[in-house]
Amino acid sequence: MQTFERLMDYAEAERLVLENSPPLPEERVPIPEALGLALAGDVRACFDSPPFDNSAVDGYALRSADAEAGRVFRVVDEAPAGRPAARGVGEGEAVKIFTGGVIPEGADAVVMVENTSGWSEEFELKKEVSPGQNIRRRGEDVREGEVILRAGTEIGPYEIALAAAQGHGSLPVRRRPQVVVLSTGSELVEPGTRELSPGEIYDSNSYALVAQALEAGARARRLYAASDDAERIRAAVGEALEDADVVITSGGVSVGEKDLVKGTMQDLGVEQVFWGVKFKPGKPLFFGVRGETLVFGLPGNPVSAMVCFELFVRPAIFRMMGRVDRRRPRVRVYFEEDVKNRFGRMHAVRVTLERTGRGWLARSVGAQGSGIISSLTKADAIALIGPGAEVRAGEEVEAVVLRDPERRW
Ligand SMILES: Nc1nc2c(c(=O)[nH]1)N[C@H]1C(S)=C(S)[C@@H](COP(=O)(O)OP(=O)(O)OC[C@H]3O[C@@H](n4cnc5c(N)ncnc54)[C@H](O)[C@@H]3O)O[C@H]1N2
Ligand code: MOO
Repeated sequence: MQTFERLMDYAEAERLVLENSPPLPEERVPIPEALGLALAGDVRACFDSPPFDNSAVDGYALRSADAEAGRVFRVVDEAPAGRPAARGVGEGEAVKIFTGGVIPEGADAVVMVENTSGWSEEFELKKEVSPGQNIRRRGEDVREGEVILRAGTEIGPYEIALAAAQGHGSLPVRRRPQVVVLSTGSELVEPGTRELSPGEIYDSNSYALVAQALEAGARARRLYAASDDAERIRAAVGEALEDADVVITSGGVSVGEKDLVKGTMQDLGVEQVFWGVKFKPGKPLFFGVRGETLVFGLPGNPVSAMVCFELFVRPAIFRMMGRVDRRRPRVRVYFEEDVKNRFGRMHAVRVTLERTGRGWLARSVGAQGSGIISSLTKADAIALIGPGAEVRAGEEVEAVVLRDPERRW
């Protein structure tokens, strides 16, 4: 009988996963496709932005020195956005200008049209104007040569805007890892296909894991559910290994007679990095590598599979994508009462979070069993309670935030 030789500490297991997850090769993609990817290199500004002094309002560009209230100005030209005026302004002169228009030679301020007698060939100033008023300066956003986006940053809409403003049509990124998910278990039935017979359950893990991988930014596909049969599992894992950067299996990784996954992986040349972690839920977690491919054998219990994804697989995906942030956001949380972890393993407790005067208050969502899928639909976060720890009421522990705690329905 196979059994765990040694359970690995949670932190060591996480470190080993990260160590074995090298960033994927660099490539350039058109900016719209860069959304959600991480920058593979720093991006510098090629020029000052904005590239020229321009007007922040619709009105008249003029010399502030002339601009006492009541004075009448003569309009000598106009400067809509995209078409600079052909001439500058002298004393008592103005150029009609629109938002984004180039500030003409000689002008050092813009008066909003509302502060004049209106649009015409001559206008009276209603309010005095100070130097620099309503002018957006060249380079006030970014300066030529400055690093505007750092390698490893996740590219979102704002990063795309800054890159586009600098004329970049494409960006250097690391590609999304291809994840292949496979569940094992003779009891599994595909949801939506038929009613359950006695002893059967629907396969939820492979769907959950594909969704988690997609949410983490990977490309992901579900293979199928393989029954607990050595040949079937070998064929399925073999197929998964063909084109994946990350293979994820669920089930069959503990110490039962039908737990065939670990042996099969080893037969297929997957080198074990660890098997067994001091972590609950997820003690039998298997992690191995074959060449460049990472292989995670997640436990079959649905909560164990999903929580292990959050804490071990997601960091690997982020690292392969070259992201600087390797994890979900973490916050310090406290409980209202003493919490004792009776287990010799780090306990990942599903909690709701509430913001109070003293920080984030965590409350258990209720039953914490490894099969209680609804514990995750109710949870805002996963609080991490160390092996054997006795956490006093009010004492803080770390929690992994799963969703905005202030969303409520
Ligand atoms: N003697 C021992 N038994 C167990 C140990 C142990 O140390 N000694 N560890 C327990 C722990 S902890 C876990 S976690 C589970 C993990 O076992 P497996 O990875 O081998 O998972 P299975 O036995 O195949 O399945 C467990 C459970 O999950 C259900 N399941 C499986 N696949 C799916 C799926 N795709 N969708 C939904 N549900 C699934 C399955 O029906 C079982 O109920 O082992 C403990 N046992
Ligand atoms: O660790 Mo198992 O994952 O308790 O359920």
